[in-house]
Parts: sequence; C-alpha cells; structure tokens
Amino acid sequence: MNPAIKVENVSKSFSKKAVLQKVDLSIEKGQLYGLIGPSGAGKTTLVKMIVGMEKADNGEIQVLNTKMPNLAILQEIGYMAQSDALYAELTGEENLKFFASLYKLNKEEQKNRIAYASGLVNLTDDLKKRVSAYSGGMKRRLSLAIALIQDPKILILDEPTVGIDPELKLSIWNELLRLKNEEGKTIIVTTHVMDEAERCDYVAMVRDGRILTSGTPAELKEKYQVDRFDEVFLKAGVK
Ligand SMILES: Nc1ncnc2c1ncn2[C@@H]1O[C@H](COP(=O)(O)OP(=O)(O)OP(=O)(O)O)[C@@H](O)[C@H]1O
Repeated sequence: MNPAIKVENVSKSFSKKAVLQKVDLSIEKGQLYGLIGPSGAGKTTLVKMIVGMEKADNGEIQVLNTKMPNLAILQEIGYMAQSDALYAELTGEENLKFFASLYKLNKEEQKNRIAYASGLVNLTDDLKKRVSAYSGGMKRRLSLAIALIQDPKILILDEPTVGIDPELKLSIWNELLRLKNEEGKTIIVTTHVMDEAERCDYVAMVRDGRILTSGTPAELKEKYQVDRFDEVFLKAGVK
C-alpha cells in the first residue's frame, strides 16, 4: 500500500541557512506520527511543506499520491498552524462557518461539523463570543476545530496542545486516538513534549534540520537501551 505522505530527500534553506537537510519520511495511512524536536529544529517548516505552504528547494513531497503543492488535495488536509489564523472581529461560530464554506459541505453537513468540532474542543458555549474576547487557549481550541471542519483524511497539527489545560489536553488526545482508530485518519503532530510523543505510533526526532532517529516509541527505547522515552532524545543527540 502506498503511504499517505511521502517526503523524499527534501532540503530547504532560508537566506543560505539550511533549515532542513535531506529529510526522508514515509507515513502510512491511519498512522499517528509524531515529529518531536527542540525549538528551531525545523518541524514547522517541514509540516508547512507537506501542506504545500512552503516549497522545498530539493526533493519531493507526495500527499495521497499527489505531488505537493496541490490545491485540490487541501480538501483532504486539516492543518492547524502554530500561530492562530483567525478573524478576531468575528465570533467563533462565524469563523467556523467561514472555514466550512471553503469546502464542499452542504448546509446540513456544515451545521453538523460545526457542532461536532466545537463540542470536541469544548467551545460550544462560547461560539457566540467574538474571537477578540477569547483567551489564548480558546483560540488554540478554535484553530483545532477549524482543522477538523471538513472531515479531512489527513490532520496536520503543529503543537496542538500548547496553552491548553491538562484535562482538555487529555480529551483532545483521546479524540485524536479515536479519529485514528475508528475513522482511519492519518495524523501528524509536532510537539516538544515527550509524553505526547510517546502516545504516537511512530516518532521522528528532528534536530538541526535532520531526522536524528525514528521508530515506534518501544523500538526507540529498545534501540537506545533506556527505560524512559525522554532519554532516547538525549542518547540519540550525542551519537
Ligand atoms: N520564513 C522564514 N525565513 C527565515 N527563516 C525561517 C523562516 N521560517 C523558519 N525559519 C528558520 O528556520 C528554522 C526552523 O524553524 P521552524 O519553525 O521550522 O522550527 P520548529 O522546529 O518548528 O521550532 P518551534 O518549535 O520553535 O516552532 C529556524 O531557525 C527559523 O528561524
């Protein structure tokens, strides 16, 4: 079976500074894939290239067998950026309606998806408020709801739980696992939190624009002979 996402020999520089160097990765359909690494490692640049927002200098990226960037495939990608791209003067509901209108959803589907996505992130009671009155965490939650709005096959979430309280964080993770297990979604999550990375099926550790190591959390612990997952990163980094 072809992978859902394939990154081959991808490099990217910004003003001569190499930000990604010869990155290869392959993400199976229905996999929850974690990209973990310190700030500035290149995770955001990599996911932006997968979505098609940045162009690789070299190499090739395919999503669902389609070479990126490609506009049509965006119907199948839900992307949650690190900084919220919301309309502050509109309410939460109006934001959701606006983004829903960009996709092929009829009125009924639109209504159902808005109810589902806002409920998931616990924003149902705040939908009538303007986003300018939202807290940082509420904006993150609305951004996550927007990423889910068109029921995409692929979810690409850039640090989705930063600024979100532990209880809601847990329920979001449970929902990500449900989306994967029951609906077969392919999910990429970037994080620098080890406990989140350990919940992924497969993890790639990124540093200085390279994949240091990758594998399932269990494989990585075995490979580096450590009991705790956070030690993998330390050991992989000194090799
Ligand atoms: N548009 C740009 N122009 C110039 N440099 C950039 C640009 N975008 C990213 N960079 C640089 O590329 C490097 C990688 O950034 P990136 O945002 O991909 O890292 P990251 O792993 O996502 O980090 P963080 O967790 O802090 O978001 C950084 O040194 C950053 O300054």
